[in-house]
Amino acid sequence: MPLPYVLLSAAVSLDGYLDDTGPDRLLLSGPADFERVDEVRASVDAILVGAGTLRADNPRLLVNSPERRAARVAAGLPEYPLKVTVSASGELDPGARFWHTGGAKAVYTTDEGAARLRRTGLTPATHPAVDVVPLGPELDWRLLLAHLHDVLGVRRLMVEGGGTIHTQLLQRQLADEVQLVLAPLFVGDPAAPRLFGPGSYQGGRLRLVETRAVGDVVLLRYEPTAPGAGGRTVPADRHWLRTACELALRCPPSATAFSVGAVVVAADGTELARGHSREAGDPVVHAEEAALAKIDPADPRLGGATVYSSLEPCARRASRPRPCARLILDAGVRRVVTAWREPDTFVEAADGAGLLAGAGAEVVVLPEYEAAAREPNRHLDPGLR
Ligand SMILES: NC(=O)C1=CN([C@@H]2O[C@H](COP(=O)(O)OP(=O)(O)OC[C@H]3O[C@@H](n4cnc5c(N)ncnc54)[C@H](OP(=O)(O)O)[C@@H]3O)[C@@H](O)[C@H]2O)C=CC1
Ligand SMILES: Nc1c(N[C@@H]2O[C@H](COP(=O)(O)O)[C@@H](O)[C@H]2O)[nH]c(=O)[nH]c1=O
Repeated sequence: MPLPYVLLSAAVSLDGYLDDTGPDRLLLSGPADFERVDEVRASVDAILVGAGTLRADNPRLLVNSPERRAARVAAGLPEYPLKVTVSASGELDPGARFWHTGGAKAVYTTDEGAARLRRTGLTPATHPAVDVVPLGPELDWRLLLAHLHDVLGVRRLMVEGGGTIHTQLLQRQLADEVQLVLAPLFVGDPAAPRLFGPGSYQGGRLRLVETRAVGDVVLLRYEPTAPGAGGRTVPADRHWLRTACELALRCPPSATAFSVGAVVVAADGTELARGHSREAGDPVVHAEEAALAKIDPADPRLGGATVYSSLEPCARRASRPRPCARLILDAGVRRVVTAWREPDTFVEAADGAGLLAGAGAEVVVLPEYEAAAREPNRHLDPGLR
């Protein structure tokens, strides 16, 4: 199920608050950062905020720069990104600025919420640019994101809070990226809203992808790292599979073997090892084999780990007694994500995925990375070109 790229954006005080408890919105960003936010808004297909933020801030959520809006139009995009809000209750003011500025809007709600919105005067006649989308008795984030992607054509989504929404998207592993701005001021009021609430997050550390001073604030960009579970894929799975495909480019070329990259990642997002074909002067070593050899077989994290391999792990091989699918199973790993099913180039009908699945492991194939996995192997077989 393809989902939009989800970018969470927020500014917090040095003591970790999103706002104070006063009636007006607390400006944590400075002028330069609001400019940056405007630039990010101009780069996305849709901007989403929760109903709490609509009620507290009465935001417009526009692209403010006329030049950026003109560039969008010149690129064939709507002048303004779609504005999206989420409300279970449907308790939204039909007079709010959100509805009456910018371009198209959508509100995701429950059946009850949709009925309430109609009762309170938010109807197609009064709000023609607003798409009210009821998602049943309660709201499911995956369904909401799939609807945004498939029906409303959203490929890049900026989420501008508040804390309840950010917390849910991060805890459900639906965020591709967190853009966090740290502002040099204090709120000091425990009744003020915080960015991330209690609950279950990924166990390990997120990946820092950028830090940037923007006036007197600092922008921190992080990506989640923890793999999905079973057949459910998350943004971190795509990152790790991309990494495996990049590792494949490092393989010494061979006319008689594939170039493959592999990474082993624990459930909390910690990288346990990586490897590539023929690494360290071993002319026959496979990527998964090289990576697994670097991990203590007694490492308790192996049972919950995922192996990412640019090519499906091998099922049969002449150069070693155990094929990689067997090595993976023997290591206790029960989840494999791969980009490319093995073609018949060297082994007829090799079915490493079948071997793994037959032994109870989950095998996920992400064909959107197949071209990257094939790239270092183009010389091998006319069928691969
Ligand atoms: N500093 C910053 O960068 C930002 C600060 N803020 C601040 O954050 C505060 C608002 O945050 P918060 O109160 O957490 O509100 P949110 O904006 O996160 O909205 C929460 C509301 O969204 C709806 N909602 C959330 N999850 C679901 C779900 N799973 N199903 C259905 N509806 C859902 C509910 O609406 P309903 O109650 O209608 O059912 C809920 O009350 C404000 O003070 C604002 O100023 C906000 C954005 C950015
Ligand atoms: N206070 C705050 C943010 N708040 C976000 O900006 C929204 C209002 O945008 P607008 O309609 O353009 O005025 C508001 O509802 C909330 O989502 N964002 C930031 O980057 N930094 C900040 O300090």
